[in-house]
Amino acid sequence: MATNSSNGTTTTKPPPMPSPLRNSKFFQSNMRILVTGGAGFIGSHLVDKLMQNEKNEVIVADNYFTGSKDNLKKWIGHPRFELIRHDVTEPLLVEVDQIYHLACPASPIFYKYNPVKTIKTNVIGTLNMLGLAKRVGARILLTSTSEVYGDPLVHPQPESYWGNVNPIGVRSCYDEGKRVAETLMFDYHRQHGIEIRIARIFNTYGPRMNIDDGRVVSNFIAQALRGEALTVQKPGTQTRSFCYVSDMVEGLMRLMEGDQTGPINIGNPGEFTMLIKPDVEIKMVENTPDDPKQRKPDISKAKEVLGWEPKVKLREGLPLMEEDFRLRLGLGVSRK
Ligand SMILES: NC(=O)c1ccc[n+]([C@@H]2O[C@H](COP(=O)([O-])OP(=O)(O)OC[C@H]3O[C@@H](n4cnc5c(N)ncnc54)[C@H](O)[C@@H]3O)[C@@H](O)[C@H]2O)c1
Ligand SMILES: O=c1ccn([C@@H]2O[C@H](COP(=O)(O)OP(=O)(O)O[C@H]3OC[C@@H](O)[C@H](O)[C@H]3O)[C@@H](O)[C@H]2O)c(=O)[nH]1
Repeated sequence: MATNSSNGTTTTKPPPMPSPLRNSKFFQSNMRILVTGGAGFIGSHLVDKLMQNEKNEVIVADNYFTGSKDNLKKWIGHPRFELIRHDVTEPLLVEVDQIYHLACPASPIFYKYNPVKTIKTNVIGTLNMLGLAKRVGARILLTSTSEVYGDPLVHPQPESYWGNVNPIGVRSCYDEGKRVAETLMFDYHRQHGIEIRIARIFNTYGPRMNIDDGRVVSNFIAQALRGEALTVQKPGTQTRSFCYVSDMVEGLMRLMEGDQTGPINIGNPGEFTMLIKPDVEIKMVENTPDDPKQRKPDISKAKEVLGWEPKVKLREGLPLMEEDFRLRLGLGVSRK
């Protein structure tokens, strides 16, 4: 109560205003989003897109095995962004509404480097993120892979295909690891009611891939720019379907925001062999065991339930990636 001294009447004084900072905290209903593996290739593009929405607060957890702080440098210090050095094989305690769970090396040379760690990342890492989702009631999206189809006997691959995977091969740490991760997602969904989303990602390419990542698109571009022969792994007639990263990010976000658990294939159905342009020097090299002979997504489900299909053709996406590689290799921009 306060007394008005001029006329002696008593008035009620309003409570003090909260500081402007607190005020904004009270009135903003932000979406808190965790991106594991957010310092990697796809993850950092996803973070860029999520950060465009001013209602989003983004937390990245990454152990920097194949990712880099460099991919996120424009967000470091931003008030809606946090970067944590964290290995998902250890539990993580944060309060979030959504989890995009990408953490896992994706290039065969990296996932085969320490296969036991790759399995731990897929199994224990996914268990930890599901435990977190359960505790805080978050929706969780897993980036699974077309590798769950193994060396497919059905072509193109629909989500209903159970795959043809070698359980004891050198790729199994990744392929079977992701299959167990999918199983865990569905068991947490059925047993604990967790809201899950599973994307089966097909080969994705674009700027920011590690220059020496070892995957075919990054290898071929780096080799061409360095004037080296392109290493085609035998027989070269094996096929893949390549999706540009902006299309991939759009597909992942639609899946997260939609009401379907998946699994849903997200990829570009354009199918290519490794035997490219005959005017470029090619070196045929030995292949690695269990390399899938053919791969192409059936994206009918993504079209139907997400209203999604890729927009960027390989011939449009490759030059964008080439520009990025040129800059990072210190070659300057092309005059094309
Ligand atoms: N790019 C593709 O073609 C493709 C295809 C299918 C599936 N995927 C999946 O998409 C996700 C991202 O792939 P990408 O191409 O961006 O690969 P990437 O290797 O560039 O990114 C993976 C990120 O995860 C981090 N990471 C790895 N192990 C971790 C751990 N134990 N704890 C915390 N962080 C860890 C890495 O440091 C890196 O930043 C992966 O789950 C991958 O399996 C990718
Ligand atoms: O220099 C190279 C590299 C690769 N290749 C061939 O290119 C094809 C694609 O190989 P990549 O290493 O790019 O990727 P893969 O398709 O084998 O695996 C990828 O699939 C989907 C994701 O889960 C992962 O990103 C990764 O496992 C393979 O047939 C491989 O033999 C070459 O011919 N030359």
